[in-house]
Amino acid sequence: MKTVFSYVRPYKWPIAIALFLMLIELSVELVQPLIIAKIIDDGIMKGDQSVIWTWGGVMMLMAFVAFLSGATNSFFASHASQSFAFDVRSALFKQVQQFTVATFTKFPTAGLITRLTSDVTMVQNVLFMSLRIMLRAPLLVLGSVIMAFIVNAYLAMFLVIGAPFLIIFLYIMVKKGVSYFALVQVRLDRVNRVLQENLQAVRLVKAYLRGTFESSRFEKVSNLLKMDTVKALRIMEIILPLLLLVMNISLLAVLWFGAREIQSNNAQIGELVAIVNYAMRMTGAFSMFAFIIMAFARAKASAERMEEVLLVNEGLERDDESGKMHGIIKGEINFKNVTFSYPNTPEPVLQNISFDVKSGEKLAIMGATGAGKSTLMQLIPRFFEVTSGSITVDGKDVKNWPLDQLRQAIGLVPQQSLLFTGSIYQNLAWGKVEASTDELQQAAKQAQIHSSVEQFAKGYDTRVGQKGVNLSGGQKQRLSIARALVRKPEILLLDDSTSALDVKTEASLWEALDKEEATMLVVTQKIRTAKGADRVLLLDNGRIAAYGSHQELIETSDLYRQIAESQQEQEVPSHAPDVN
Ligand SMILES: Nc1ncnc2c1ncn2[C@@H]1O[C@H](COP(=O)(O)OP(=O)(O)OP(=O)(O)O)[C@@H](O)[C@H]1O
Repeated sequence: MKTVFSYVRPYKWPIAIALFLMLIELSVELVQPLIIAKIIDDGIMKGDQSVIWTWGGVMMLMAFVAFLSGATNSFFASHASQSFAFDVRSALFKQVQQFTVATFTKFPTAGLITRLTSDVTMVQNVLFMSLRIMLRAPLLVLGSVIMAFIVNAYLAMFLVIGAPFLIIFLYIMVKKGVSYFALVQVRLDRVNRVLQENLQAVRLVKAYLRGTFESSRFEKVSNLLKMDTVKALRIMEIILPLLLLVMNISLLAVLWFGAREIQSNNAQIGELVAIVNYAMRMTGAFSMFAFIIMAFARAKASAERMEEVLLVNEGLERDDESGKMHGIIKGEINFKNVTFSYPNTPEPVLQNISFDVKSGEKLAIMGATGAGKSTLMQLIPRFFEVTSGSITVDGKDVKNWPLDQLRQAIGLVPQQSLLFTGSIYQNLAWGKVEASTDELQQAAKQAQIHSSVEQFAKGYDTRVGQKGVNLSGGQKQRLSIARALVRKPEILLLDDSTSALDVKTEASLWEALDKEEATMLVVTQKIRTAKGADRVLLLDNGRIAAYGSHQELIETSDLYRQIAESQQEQEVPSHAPDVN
């Protein structure tokens, strides 16, 4: 909680002003019964009109001051709470940006979204309400007791007789409330996750006619959220009437003993009215307690969830050399006895992998699905650290290159083409913000997408929908390649990025890419692509099955030869009509 509350500190002055104004409002509220008592005892009972007019005027004036204080308090309270929420949300976002890829597996996406939205809003609301009304309720109870003792100590005693019960009830409410509401937020995470998965796979859901199944899946998690929220609220619903019961018994005692005191001339009617007034205000404040405690319990649970993210320390990308440059990266890559296991998975996915790729060379990586090809690629930009062995770029361990410089030198085209909402221009410039129009178009030409883009009505200004929904698979792949090429990377990592291209386009693409000076690592299933590489690395179940030029592997590797032969049979005869 300390970390989250440190974000409140910059707003200590607006908070102090808001609290001060709230105290003015509270003082007015506490003094009012005293004035009413005075009007009754010295004005009405004695028939003195001037007392009624004078103190009535004072009451009006005080009400006006309370109104002004309340309005100004709202201004400062919303400034402080909104600014706090903005700061903490930004801090959470920055922290998440620094997560290693491995840390993301510990914090599922839907959970992170809830933490950055619903959880932050929850704490923000409680901060606002605390400055507006929440702190007023306990202070009103305390102030009423003190004022009641000033008016008539004997009668006031009956107001505090139930205090031990009240404290016990409140304690139970807080304790149970926090744990129940923590569970409610977890349920909300689940609802978000199911919703997110469903929306992302909307076409699949329709194609597989899984709408009913998905609806029932959503209903199930939504129902769990409902049941746990009801459970959390129930504790409040039981305790609130108990609180009010204790207060009403106290009130009855005050009326009973008050009447006797008036009869025996030990108290005046105005005093009794004042104490009853304080008792009523206390009851009102207590009835707000359920709501306040519920909100606090919820905010505490939310603050703890935000704190979990803010306190991640081990799972952050560490780069002591951040912002520095260590010479120029030429792009020579060397794997030496690299073994790698994913976090939480003991079995290694890659074992004893060694190979060299000289600067400007092209290495084709082949192997069955799940052989570890994508994993191998991801180790170069350090999405994960090797378990043992080493990876060097230009002879220097990747761990020793400044992370920014290393990644700046890499153009990564992942297996799944991910595009962002925005124009085609914006998507290409994502690879290099300062790229000129010429550079962007040059990259698009190399990636064989320029002419397709030109055919769109709005050309490069065509808007790409979320994740590129309005583009074909092949268009997305080529745009992803262009985005990487814009960077003019020294190392180009292509993870099966041409699978959706037709033979002719793919051939033109490779022809254009071969003119690039970049070192290329190309995951491919196609012998045709491997043939054009300087060397081929054939993976089998995380181990190297064969390594050498295409010709060498044809001669030495049975597995490679089998793949080549199987693909030869499927090759399109050269006289076949051009499908394009
Ligand atoms: N984040 C992860 N956590 C744990 N295991 C993983 C993770 N990602 C992949 N794996 C496992 O690592 C192995 C290699 O996966 P990888 O994606 O590298 O294979 P691949 O050769 O690229 O396969 P494909 O050709 O199907 O893309 C698989 O057995 C996979 O289940």
